[in-house]
Amino acid sequence: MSESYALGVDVGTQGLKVVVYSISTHELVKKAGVAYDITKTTIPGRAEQDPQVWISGTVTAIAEALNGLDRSCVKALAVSGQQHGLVVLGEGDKVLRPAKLWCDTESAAEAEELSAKFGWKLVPSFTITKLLWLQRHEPDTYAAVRSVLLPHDYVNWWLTGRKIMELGDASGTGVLDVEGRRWDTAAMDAVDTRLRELFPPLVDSPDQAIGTVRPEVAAQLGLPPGVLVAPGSGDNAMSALGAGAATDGATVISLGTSGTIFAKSPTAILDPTGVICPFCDATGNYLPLLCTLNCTRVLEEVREAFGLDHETLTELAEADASGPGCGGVTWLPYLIGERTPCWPHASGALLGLRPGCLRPGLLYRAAMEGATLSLLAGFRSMVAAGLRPGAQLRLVGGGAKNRLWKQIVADAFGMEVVLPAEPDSAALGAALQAAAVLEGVSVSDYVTQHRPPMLGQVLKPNPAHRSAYDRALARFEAQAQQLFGRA
Ligand SMILES: Nc1ncnc2c1ncn2[C@@H]1O[C@H](COP(=O)(O)OP(=O)(O)O)[C@@H](O)[C@H]1O
Ligand SMILES: O=P(O)(O)OC[C@H](O)CO
Repeated sequence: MSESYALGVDVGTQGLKVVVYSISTHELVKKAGVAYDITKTTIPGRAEQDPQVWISGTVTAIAEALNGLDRSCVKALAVSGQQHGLVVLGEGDKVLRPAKLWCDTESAAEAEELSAKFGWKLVPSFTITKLLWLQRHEPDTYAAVRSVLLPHDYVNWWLTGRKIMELGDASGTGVLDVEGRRWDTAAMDAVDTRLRELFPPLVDSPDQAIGTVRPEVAAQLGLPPGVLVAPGSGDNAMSALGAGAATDGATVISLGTSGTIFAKSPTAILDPTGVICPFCDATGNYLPLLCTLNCTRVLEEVREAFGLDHETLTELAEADASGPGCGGVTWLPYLIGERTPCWPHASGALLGLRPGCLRPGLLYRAAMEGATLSLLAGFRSMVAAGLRPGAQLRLVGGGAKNRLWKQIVADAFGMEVVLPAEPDSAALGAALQAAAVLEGVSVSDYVTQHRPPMLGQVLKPNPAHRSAYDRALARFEAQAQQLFGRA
């Protein structure tokens, strides 16, 4: 049988990954990635990226991933992307300004205003709050907008020439009727009736190609003619595919730039408090999801402050005398504000410091514990709102590569942790979607038939650490409330 490849491209916040998946052997053949970051700025709350970074990242990472492989075997690709980001195009499809990202909190006031109008709590991550911010703060740019896209839609448009959105990622705009699976034009009109023309149409099916790679882009990428482009989705929906959770309903935690927890649901969960985002998935089901703004970047602060790599810091943290609960040190991780809870103006805080405790190992552990406890507090709210997780968690994302962090998650959550063989599950999910579309099989059936493999090892929670993490969570929640939980 001749070889065929499907490419999965994941446009993350701190980098872009590409995986090459063999449709004949159902194995991952090769991976590549490029790192980039949020544009440096001193404006509080601002987090932006030039969309061109995603295009050049795609070109570089695809070239590296296909190096040494037969490029003529590439038959399909799909793009996964960081959710919510606002990309605005003007006349001639010119990018009008840098994209405002999911973790940009400048639209906090607009989010509050729209929450009152819509009757459910929108956090500033939602795209519609960013559009209202643009209307208020940059009216000339707003007037020039002709199209609104999300990050993965922008890459899809560059690839195919087609402006279109799919339901998983469109859920993060705040103007999708997730139950009706159509645009909520009343919500759009509440901001500006012009929005009906600015948002692109929605795809008819998650299982059909949106087009093929344009000849000039194929030449740039070194791809053969006619490569199919599947719809792609937001990175969490794609990650559900790549972690095998879109079919078996496992609860997934992703330790990326954002921390997320999600599990497939046959029905939409509409949570007026906004803790659970009512997202669609990429198979025609739903993906109730919790997201924190501060996850791996908290560890990055320690790495940069001490000039040490993750492996060295992990060894220091493992050897540090503090152990679970960090000897009473709490790191409230809200470096860029927070969305869960919705505290856009919160900041990071290190509490419980004693003489001699500013050790890299202790601070690295405190960063991991802070990011984990922030997710755990949210997870408890998800359970209270009706999520029924099984006994196991599936852990993915860049942070899942860290052996100590994996154990901290198992211990703090008091649940077994299982690891998909491929931690970059969003890129793999995109490749699986592309393979399904190429084969003419529904995405749901394809990932059921070709289930992504898990590593054999199951991490069990250590019962000896239970009470230390219970106390750490209670302390974390009380301190966070005291500092930021104003009415
Ligand atoms: N061994 C490790 N320990 C802790 N964090 C890690 C490790 N390896 C990678 N990371 C973190 O994971 C991040 C990338 O995670 P990823 O899920 O790819 O993020 P994103 O998709 O948001 O760009 C890196 O920026 C780094 O902070
Ligand atoms: O860069 P990531 O992978 O943390 O993606 C951001 C998320 O889409 C926010 O929901």
